[in-house]
Amino acid sequence: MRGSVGIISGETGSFDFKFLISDSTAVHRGEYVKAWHEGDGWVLCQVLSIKRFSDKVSIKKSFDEAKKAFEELKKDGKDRKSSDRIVAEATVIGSRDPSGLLRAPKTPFSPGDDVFKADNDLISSVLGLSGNEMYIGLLDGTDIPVHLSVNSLVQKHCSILAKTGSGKSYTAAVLLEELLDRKVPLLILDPHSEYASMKEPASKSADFRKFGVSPKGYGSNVTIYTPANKVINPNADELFRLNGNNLTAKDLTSIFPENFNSTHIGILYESIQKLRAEMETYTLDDIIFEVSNNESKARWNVMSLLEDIRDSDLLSSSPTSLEELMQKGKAAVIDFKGVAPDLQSMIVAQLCSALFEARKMNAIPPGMLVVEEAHNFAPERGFSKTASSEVLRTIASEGRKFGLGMLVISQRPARIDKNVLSQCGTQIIMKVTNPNDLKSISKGLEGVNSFVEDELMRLPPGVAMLVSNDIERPVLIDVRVRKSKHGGESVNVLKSAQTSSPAPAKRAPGPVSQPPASSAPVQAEGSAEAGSPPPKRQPSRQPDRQPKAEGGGLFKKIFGSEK
Ligand SMILES: Nc1ncnc2c1ncn2[C@@H]1O[C@H](COP(=O)(O)OP(=O)(O)OP(=O)(O)O)[C@@H](O)[C@H]1O
Repeated sequence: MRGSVGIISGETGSFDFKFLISDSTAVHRGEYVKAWHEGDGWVLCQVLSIKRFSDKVSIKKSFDEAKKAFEELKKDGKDRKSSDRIVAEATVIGSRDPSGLLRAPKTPFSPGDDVFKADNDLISSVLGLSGNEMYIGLLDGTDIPVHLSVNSLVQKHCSILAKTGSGKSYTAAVLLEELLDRKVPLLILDPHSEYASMKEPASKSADFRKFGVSPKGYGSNVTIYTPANKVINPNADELFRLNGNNLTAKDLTSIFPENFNSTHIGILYESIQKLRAEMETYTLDDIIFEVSNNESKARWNVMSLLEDIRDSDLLSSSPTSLEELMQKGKAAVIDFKGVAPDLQSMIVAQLCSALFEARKMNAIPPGMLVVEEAHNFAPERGFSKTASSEVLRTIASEGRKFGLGMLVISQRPARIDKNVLSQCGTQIIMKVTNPNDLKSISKGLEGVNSFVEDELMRLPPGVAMLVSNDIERPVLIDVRVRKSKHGGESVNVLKSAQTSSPAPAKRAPGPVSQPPASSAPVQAEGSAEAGSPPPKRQPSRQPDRQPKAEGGGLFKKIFGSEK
């Protein structure tokens, strides 16, 4: 029949069948085809594998026999290949019934019936690729656009998993552009300074025509915050600061738990109790003063630790507010450049706890938290322990009730907390080759078989497997080109080695700006409730400045260099 690519052959079922094809280029692995079913009409199917057999040049023959058979075919002027059998294996996806539900046939397909290439409308409607808002790319090998739903992506979380250099942050930025275009507030935890480039439009390329998008910069929508300072991170727009007022002993010791022993905690506790009895609002300087009055010799160590925390400038009486960070149509990027891993984790713990609490109280709008390098912030038990694990687990399991979504990005799926990963309703998986990572991905995905694992090992950059509640089956997508500039380019080592070194950058004097004070500061855990900040005031007492036990050690630990 015209347009037929093959004939259903041999034993058939209602879930799969094989079909013979005459031309090996007629269909390819992964392609969508359709077959007529007497009960269900046109049914969408997908080619799982294609195999080619030759009875004349068979592996059951010896090398000499096979060679002879081949030579004879050539002598007779016959094309050796014309006698080959090419057999494709198809899996049945189904068809939409009049009420829009996906149905799978209940009786086998008929041997001898033709198989055709599936048309775009059938593929799109059966798989459920259209009808949603977020345009993320084209179904691989076709020009069919793939859309995801904002609600389902944000409420039910999303993960992007792939080995390094496979396009995770590129794909994440595509999702973030779509969310920003729809005014969803974004809070991005960015350990490698990859998202600042979203401010600028991408340079024009042929891909823009292919995907039907145009370059766009998000300059006025993206703000870069640094927990360090503007000398360490000159690209930052604002300083990120945690609330330093009315801190409890628990708040302070949670910053670096391993540095405070029980004697230190006792001194802190006693000093803070005294302050609370006397003052409505106290600062870190007040605590240091009170500790200096303690009679224990251990006070010098406690003071030194507290002075290091104070000197890091991370705690402030004018903290960064959550309302400032979570605004409709805006992305706040916490750029961790120059911040040591321990401190990153502590900041994520404090910030995300405050974020979750504020969202529960409806003090900020619903939005998305983006966690890059998630294996470092929410590691699987047994790999490592971090301050941020618990709150990220809580957001993963309870965030959807409060409209706080998580986009989890990692190159080591096997090392992320399974409680976090298993909550992601949308999974975007790019090339993965590590056997442990492959195993952990396929364990967490429904309906994923060894075919999918093989596929994941061979994906080219920019192609992703998408598993989503919105889409009936895992599909391969060609992720659309970014509208904004990509910031995760690899360093060209050879080029860099062969060009002359730039002059060292001049040091800027101190922090350049202070973040504005506002009504919902990011509170250190356990301190006053988010949404009602303590009034700002100058420290009432100045502690005696004693020589530090190890001058500036913690500051170096935090930021890796002097201010
Ligand atoms: N959809 C795409 N279209 C075009 N190019 C892409 C696409 N995805 C990725 N790339 C290219 O692949 C390169 C690597 O992508 P990306 O930086 O996102 O990888 P990554 O997985 O985040 O890497 P890392 O783990 O090192 O951060 C990019 O420089 C980009 O040019």
